[in-house]
Amino acid sequence: MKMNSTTKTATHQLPQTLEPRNPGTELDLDWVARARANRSAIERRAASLPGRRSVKKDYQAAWLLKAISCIDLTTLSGDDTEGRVRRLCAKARQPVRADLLAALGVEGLTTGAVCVYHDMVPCAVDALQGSGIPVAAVSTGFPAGLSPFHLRVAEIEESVRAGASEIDIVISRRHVLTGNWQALYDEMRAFRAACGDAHVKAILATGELGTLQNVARASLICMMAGADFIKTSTGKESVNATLPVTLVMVRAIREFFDTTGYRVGYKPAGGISKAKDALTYLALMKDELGNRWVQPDLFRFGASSLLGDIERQLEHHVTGAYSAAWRHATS
Ligand SMILES: O=C[C@H](O)COP(=O)(O)O
Repeated sequence: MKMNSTTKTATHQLPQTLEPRNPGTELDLDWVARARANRSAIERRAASLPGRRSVKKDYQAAWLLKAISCIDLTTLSGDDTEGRVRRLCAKARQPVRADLLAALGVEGLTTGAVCVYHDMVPCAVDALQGSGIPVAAVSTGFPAGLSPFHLRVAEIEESVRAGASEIDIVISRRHVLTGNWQALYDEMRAFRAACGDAHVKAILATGELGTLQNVARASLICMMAGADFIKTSTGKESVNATLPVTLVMVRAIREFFDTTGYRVGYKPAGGISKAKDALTYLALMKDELGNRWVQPDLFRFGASSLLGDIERQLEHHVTGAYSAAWRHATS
């Protein structure tokens, strides 16, 4: 089945000019104190999202292809090897089987990035050479973020030197839990400075922040301190990306844009493994922030197994049959 030309254009018309980078602002504690989150309203809205929107057929395929272009294809395991990272990078270059892409009339599709631990950065950089796919490194004592501060800063610098162009830092949850906003701002400022030209994603580890109000405040502080992206989770907390947390974070992004004119990106991460969930997140982004925020420079999924399910759904779209999930292993 061929995808019509309108659908193809919608999928691949990415903006040519990237956003000016968020330089951050002074720490504005009055703004932070005003940040609120109405839990019951947010939960009601979040609960209505999965059932509400349902794109079908070619449109669904187009959104699934867009979702692929927004994936930070991730492996973050203690048993990662060069072989696994190289297989992951090959998948990032060719995320969907060539015959399926040909049937869909799509060329040049890649994932948004490959995301690995520092030790695997050189291998990923080498495997992705010439592809234009950035390497993202998790950093600053990921996932807990409790190693000595100077080592966390040095880790960022080393990953940048090794070729990572995106750095996913973890914030100190204790600064949020104790309301030490100045410390959180200073830490994030230092991390941003250590990144240099590499873009920095601030992982809030929302499952450990206690309240949605804390999530709103931590989101604002990280953006004030110059985060390019705010990201929900490491994937290692007991609760990772959720729709209520997403609503709080994207509304903070909207407020920051309305106030400063800078667009900050959003990355839900951890536990997003189904194509249907990816469609729900994309619809939410489009509803809350508009089309500009469903492009890979402003939206990423942090996911290790989502791509396999999306490829499976695309195979069904093209052939009318489902294959076994194991045929779509990511690495
Ligand atoms: O940032 C990415 C996450 O660690 C991936 O989590 P996942 O393995 O649940 O998809």
